Amino acid sequence: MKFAVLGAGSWGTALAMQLSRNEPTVLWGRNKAGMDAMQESRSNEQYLPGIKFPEKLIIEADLQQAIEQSDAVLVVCPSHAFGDILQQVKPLLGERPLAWASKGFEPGTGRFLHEVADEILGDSVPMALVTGPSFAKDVAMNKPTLVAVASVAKYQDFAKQVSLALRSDNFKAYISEDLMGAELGGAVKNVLALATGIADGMDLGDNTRAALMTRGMAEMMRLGEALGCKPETLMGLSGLGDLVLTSTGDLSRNRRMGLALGRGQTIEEAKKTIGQVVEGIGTTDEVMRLAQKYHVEMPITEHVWKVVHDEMTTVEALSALMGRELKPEFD
Ligand SMILES: NC(=O)C1=CN([C@@H]2O[C@H](COP(=O)(O)OP(=O)(O)OC[C@H]3O[C@@H](n4cnc5c(N)ncnc54)[C@H](OP(=O)(O)O)[C@@H]3O)[C@@H](O)[C@H]2O)C=CC1
Ligand SMILES: O=C(CO)COP(=O)(O)O
Repeated sequence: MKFAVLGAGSWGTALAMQLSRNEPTVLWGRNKAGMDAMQESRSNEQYLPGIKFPEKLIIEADLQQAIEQSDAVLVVCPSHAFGDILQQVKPLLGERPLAWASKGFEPGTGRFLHEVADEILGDSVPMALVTGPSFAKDVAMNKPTLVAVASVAKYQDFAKQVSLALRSDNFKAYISEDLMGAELGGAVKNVLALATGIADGMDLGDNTRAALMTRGMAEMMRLGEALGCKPETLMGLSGLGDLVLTSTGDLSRNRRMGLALGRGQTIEEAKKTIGQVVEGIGTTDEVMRLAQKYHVEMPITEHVWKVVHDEMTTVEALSALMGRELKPEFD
């Protein structure tokens, strides 16, 4: 199956490189000059400097051409651009199935990206999500990586095709039928990576990081239960796996944003330094929206929200979390 990967940032480029280790793969990005530069250097110097493309990677700056050359589409844009991109893709898609690898919700509504896709494309288009612990740089450098490919039950055949297309000696994608659970894990972990980053930026130590990851995981599980997600999905690659990666790995943009906030920088200052999408900032609003709608207690998320919205300093947030009423660990 030949894919058109839409989105030539770090993750779109890395996934297109991975697919093109097997079959010819088309990579489309919105910036024509940037695509020309990639074709010239056979690398993405802006997002993955110094890492050469496989021979079978085809660079294409025209969206229609990119899709027409392909059997399936993989969208890898920031979550805030997902709906826009799908609107552009819709008239060009034909019978092709569509996967995505973005992590987050529709801004302003808290809708899952599969809900956005269902509304725009209709549920007769086979769809799947690629998610899990996977830094773009490591995949681009062909380091061993495990992810999950999730779809609803009726589109498991497409999930298997996506998994096979990605498969190589150093890359394996497990199949899952819990699309919502996989989406939830990949989004909530970004908020928790902010929390652990903040703590590390404040130099609070290893105990604090372990506490935030564990109690953060409990928040993810409570929200997942309220939404009807499978607990094992959240304990798997797309939840716990990605939480561990982004709460401890300094390649994580969300963790780096947290580190900057913990050291007293502003969001705008940190965004400039990071220079890439930091999904957790917007996702914090949407996770809070879901927590309120489903009456789920998520104190770590709530305090990240307060820090992000300047309602509390990091020191006040820490003190408020530590001062919470004592209660059983599991209730
Ligand atoms: N990087 C990683 O390791 C991983 C990322 N992800 C997820 O993948 C998604 C994409 O992130 P990533 O590639 O890392 O982000 P980057 O910041 O590396 O790149 C973002 C890309 O999206 C493009 N873009 C930004 N806004 C729009 C828009 N409105 N319409 C169309 N394209 C747009 C940018 O184009 P331009 O350069 O022209 O601004 C750029 O090509 C996110 O949801 C992220 O959470 C998931 C797993 C791993
Ligand atoms: O989702 C990711 C790895 O699985 C990337 O995390 P960041 O967006 O925090 O860099």
